[in-house]
Order: sequence, then structure tokens, then C-alpha cells
Amino acid sequence: MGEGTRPVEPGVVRDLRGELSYGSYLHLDAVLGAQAPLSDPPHHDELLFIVQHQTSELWLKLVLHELRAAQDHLARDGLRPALKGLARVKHVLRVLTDQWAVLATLTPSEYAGFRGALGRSSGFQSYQYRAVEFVLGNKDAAMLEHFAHDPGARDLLRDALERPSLYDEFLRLVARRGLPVPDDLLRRDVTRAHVMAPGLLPVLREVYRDPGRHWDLYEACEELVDLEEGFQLWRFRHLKTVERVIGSGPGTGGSSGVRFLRAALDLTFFPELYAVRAEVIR
Ligand code: HEM
Ligand SMILES: N[C@@H](CC(=O)c1ccccc1NC=O)C(=O)O
Repeated sequence: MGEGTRPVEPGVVRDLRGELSYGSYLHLDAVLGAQAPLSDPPHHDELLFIVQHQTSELWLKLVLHELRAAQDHLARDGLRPALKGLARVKHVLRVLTDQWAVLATLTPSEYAGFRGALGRSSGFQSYQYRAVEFVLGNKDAAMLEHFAHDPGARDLLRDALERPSLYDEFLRLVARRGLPVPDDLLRRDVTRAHVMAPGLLPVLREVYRDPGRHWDLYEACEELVDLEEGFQLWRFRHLKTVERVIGSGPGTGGSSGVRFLRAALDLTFFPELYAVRAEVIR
């Protein structure tokens, strides 16, 4: 067993004056200078709250980046690279979900010490989260109203609203492969939320009946189910964390709080992918 310090390596670079360094490449001045607790006097636990949100937003940035790339790949029949990107998104969603354990250490007593400083700000105003919902197909034009204070965010969301969702792109690809995806689904108004389309079930039944014949589509369907499940688990842990921190009271954003968040657990992005399972098992 070694002990003490590691031996000095003469080649290790120590003087980076005038050169790119770790901190300058990562803009750590900006990143680590961006935590500004508002409680006065500063409450010890507000930093946890800020770091948890900022790290979530950074991961959401990557999720959006990867989902957009996957949409573009699908539009160009690049199913393989799209699946590669979605696999990465799944891991990020797991990190985001596991991260709730850190914030769950925030007790109601601690949160009460700085919640007042948050005013009417809330997760409703997370435009990246909303954009991810839109890309996954849960479109809702009314959500743009939350961004009157931030035209940049509103424009980004309008773009996500008007673009075909990931699922739209997938179904278009499936149709180009020659499977009979209903025409009205291919020409649907993509600014609206996708609603269950029973006409898609025969197509999915065919894929699940003979996976060997449609292997990459079959894999893609399962990848989408993974994605949906990962997203739902994030929503569930948000709900459980909110439940233990603020209980049944209203949210700072004006909603009923836990009751409102619970309703989101019934939303599904890819209803046909769940519906087809009962038919395959039958
Ligand atoms: C103690 C911590 C938290 C509490 C008590 C809390 C509470 C709430 C509540 C009550 C809502 C409903 C809107 C409202 O009326 O305010 C909400 C929405 C939301 N929160 Fe949180 N939240 C917490 C942490 C987080 C974190 C860490 C994130 C990560 C980004 C987050 C993201 C969101 C999002 C995206 C929504 C909108 C959900 C939707 O529209 O379905 N929240 N939160
Ligand atoms: N809606 C939360 C406040 C909240 O969580 C929040 C406030 C400001 C920035 C982000 C937040 N997180 C998610 O909703 C509450 O009702 O306590």
C-alpha cells in the first residue's frame, strides 16, 4: 500500500499564464459566480436550492441539444444516430432523477427560511423544461404566456411548438419505410399535443409481432418507451420532493401545488406504444 503524496511528475504543466486553462475554457468565473442567494441575511440552505436548479438546467440544455439532433437525424432517415443520441438522453434523465435525493434533504423548516425571497418565480418559468415537453410532444401554446417577461425564451418555445415533435419525425420515418401510418397523423397540426391515434396500432402491432423484420424500428419504439419512463420518473420524484418539502399547499407559481403536479403523471407522450403492449401480450 502506498502512502503520503504522489511522486512529482516533472512534465506536469503548472504555469498557464497567457494560455487556455481549465477555468478559462469552462468559463468558471461566470458559472461559479452565478449563485446569488436572495435571502437576507443569507440562509445557509439557499445555495443547495440554487445549485440543484442550475445543474438541472445545464442537464436540460444537453437534453434539448441531443433531442434536437435526434429529430434532425430522424428527418433524414438516420435512425441509428438518432438512437445513439436518445441513449445519452436516457442517462441524463436518470442523473436528473437521482439528483432529487440531494434536494430531498431540504426540510420544510429550512425551506421556510428563504422561500419568501422567491416571490412568484417557479418552475413554470423553466423554458428549457417546457421545450423538452414540447419536443416530446406535449405541446401547449398557452404555456407561451408564462414568458411575456422573456422574449428570447418565448421565441425558443414557439420554435419548439411549431416544429414536428420527436414522435412526429419518427412516425414520418416509419411511413417512409412503407408501413401504413395513417395519413391524418402524418399531416396533423404539429402545434397541438399528440392524441391517441388508434389507426397507428396495426403498424405497431406489426413491428412487435415480428421484431426480427423491423429490428431498428422495434428498438426505436423501446427507446421511446424508455425515454417516456425516464421523464415520468423525474416528474414523480419532483412530486414526492415537493410533497415532503411544502406538503399540500399552493405553489409560488399560483398552482394548487402537489395536486397540480400529480395530474401530470397521467400524461403520456407515446400512448400507442403503451396501448400496443396489451395486444401483443394477449
Ligand atoms: C423544494 C423544491 C421545489 C419545490 C417546493 C417545487 C415546487 C413546485 C410547484 C408547487 C410547482 C407547481 C407550480 C407552482 O405553482 O409553483 C412546480 C413546478 C415545476 N417545478 Fe418545481 N419545485 C421544487 C424544485 C424544482 C426543481 C429542482 C426543478 C428543476 C428544474 C423544478 C422544476 C419545476 C418545473 C419544470 C415545474 C413545472 C411543471 C409542470 O408544468 O408540469 N422544481 N414546482
Ligand atoms: N414553486 C416552488 C418554488 C420553486 O420551487 C422555485 C422557485 C424559483 C425557482 C425555481 C423553483 N423551482 C421549481 O418550481 C414553491 O412553491 O415553493
